[in-house]
Amino acid sequence: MTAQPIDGNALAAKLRAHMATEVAALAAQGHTPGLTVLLVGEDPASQVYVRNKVKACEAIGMASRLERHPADMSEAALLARIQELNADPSVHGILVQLPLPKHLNADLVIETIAPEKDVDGFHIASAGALMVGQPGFKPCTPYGCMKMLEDIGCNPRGKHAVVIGRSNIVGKPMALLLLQASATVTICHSATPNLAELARQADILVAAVGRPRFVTADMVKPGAVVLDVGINRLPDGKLCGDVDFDAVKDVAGWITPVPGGVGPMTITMLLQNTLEAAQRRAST
Ligand SMILES: Nc1nc2c(c(=O)[nH]1)N[C@@H](CN(C=O)c1ccc(C(=O)N[C@@H](CCC(=O)O)C(=O)O)cc1)CN2
Ligand SMILES: [Mg+2]
Repeated sequence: MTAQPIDGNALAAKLRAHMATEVAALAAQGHTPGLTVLLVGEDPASQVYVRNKVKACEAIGMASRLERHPADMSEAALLARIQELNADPSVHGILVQLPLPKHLNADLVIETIAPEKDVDGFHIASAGALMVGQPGFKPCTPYGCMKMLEDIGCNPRGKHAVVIGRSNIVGKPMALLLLQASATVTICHSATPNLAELARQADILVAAVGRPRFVTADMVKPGAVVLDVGINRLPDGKLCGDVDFDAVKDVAGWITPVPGGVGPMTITMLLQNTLEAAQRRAST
């Protein structure tokens, strides 16, 4: 079998074109959606990601602002800035790029963002809403994965989904979204003794481990949908995912490449959340 690739760039372009029409409609009513991105420090990858976020906003007509702060910014100053943005009605979404410098408490920083502006979906209120199935912002990467499943016509209902990884921003919310869509969900992690055996049972396999080419062909059920969330930089500078793409593509039914798979969907769902934040405010 040769898997069909799931093209994240193409799906992202389709969704963004649709969002642009909704942004224009809101703007016409005087509610142009606005995102503020806070970057603390000079992490090279983060600089690329925040620039891409701002450009993506502008491309669909949203207002966006990138605030760069020095790596030694105090926690008190960052929290005070977030509180100002919470009170600013022109700002619908606030995003603090991660990772933060070590002296800053990322949990405290995220909890300071007003939940109605938490377009990353990382606030404890957003996590709680997802847990109990109430409306709230979904973390962008798992939300993007769900959109990819929908786009290829894969309904998780009744399927066995295996998520490898248990981070708060990908693994856990991914498992909850799949559960909400009526999949039977298994979460595997570094202490799972029979990880390969469980992975082989997956109709939907999500790799979010942060280890290059961790998922090998023998860990994949023939015909499975394989979503690769990993973004690993190799010593030669090339990017690779958590899945051994060249080998797994001969076993899987569908597979996301890296780059060009889940990554572009992360930023797309950030736009979607920002649009939703503005729509909610416009209707109150
Ligand atoms: N506040 C946040 N911080 C971080 C998040 C996040 O969602 N919110 N996620 C990651 C980084 N990230 C967005 O911030 C991100 C990473 C990668 C991509 C992407 O599109 N990758 C491309 C390849 C890009 C390249 O060539 O380097 C791809 O996969 O095709 C989008 C977003 C951590 N921090
Ligand atoms: Mg820290």
